Amino acid sequence: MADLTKEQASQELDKIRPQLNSWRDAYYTKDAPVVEDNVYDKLYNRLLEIEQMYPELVTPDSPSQQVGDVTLPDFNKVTHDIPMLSMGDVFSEEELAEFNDRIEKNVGHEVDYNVELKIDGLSLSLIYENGILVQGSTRGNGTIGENVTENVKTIKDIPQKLSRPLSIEVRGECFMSKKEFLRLNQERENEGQQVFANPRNAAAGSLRQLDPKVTASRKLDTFMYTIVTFDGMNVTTQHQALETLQELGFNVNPTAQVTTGLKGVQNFIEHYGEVRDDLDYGIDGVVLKVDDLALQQQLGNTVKVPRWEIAYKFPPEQSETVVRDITWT
Ligand SMILES: NC(=O)c1c(N)nc(OC2CCCC2)nc1O[C@@H]1CCC[C@@H]1O
Repeated sequence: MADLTKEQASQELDKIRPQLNSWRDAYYTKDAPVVEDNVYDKLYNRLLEIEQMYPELVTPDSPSQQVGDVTLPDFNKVTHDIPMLSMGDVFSEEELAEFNDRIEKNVGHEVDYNVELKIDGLSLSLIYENGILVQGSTRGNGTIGENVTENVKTIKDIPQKLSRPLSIEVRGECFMSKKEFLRLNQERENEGQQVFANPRNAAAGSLRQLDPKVTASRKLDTFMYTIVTFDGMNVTTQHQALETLQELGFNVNPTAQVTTGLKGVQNFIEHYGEVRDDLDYGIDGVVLKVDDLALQQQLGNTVKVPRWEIAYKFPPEQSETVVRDITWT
């Protein structure tokens, strides 16, 4: 990055911060984005870059100091004992290679990755006690989320009772299929209501409903991808975790693959980049996770994201309702 004086950096941050915060509020609080994710991501990465150069310029209201969506005042709040982290984004093969190099340097050898589609929905935590669903919640800011238990009970692919009396927490993505999105928007248009900008906002607006009957009237789906607490289960890799989630009755995306190092990752990215529009659910990238769970623990997390996984982001799908690109002067 061209060397920026502290004064120039401060001036640029004074412009970027409010812009990102207003975009974020529109995205999280009103479930109505005004810019494409990649526009937000690009500016957010610029902010991180400058804050890395001048840490003394980081302010409490900087978007880098908040994680995830704002919790609406009228939901009961829940605390995530284990924070629901976000993940770092990369946008090129080179950056993927840099991520892989960092991992290999850290552990001293090549690692297996579990490669998953990055579902474009909203994160969901489910807690079961003795096999019974007792709590569903959104990610919120990563530590405090919204209690959406009654709404979650209306989602058909979420088991209310597990096949075994386990006390576990699992996490995944709640999404709305493109088919349901079109049906719902047609219904809303017929009723003269505002339509949703995209399936992710429709899912968020449907899950974060105060009236469970409204949620029940929308067809929401899930793909679960993390077992947070194992209750004695002998699972040692992310891939096994997905298989276990499936055995327990959860809906799991069937495309995940284990690769050795980056071999095969590019093919996976290219393939799903090509078939993306034909999928009935939105994806905005591919997630690489170190497959070995012990290695994940060894690598640990930064304040906001795990060191053991990365999201490779696709360019946005065509959509006419939001700003596609902005040249930041
Ligand atoms: N959207 C996804 O499909 C997805 C995924 N397949 N796997 C993960 O792994 C978690 C584990 C620890 C931190 C991220 N996260 C995902 O989505 C994240 C959750 C929060 C922000 C992203 O949407």
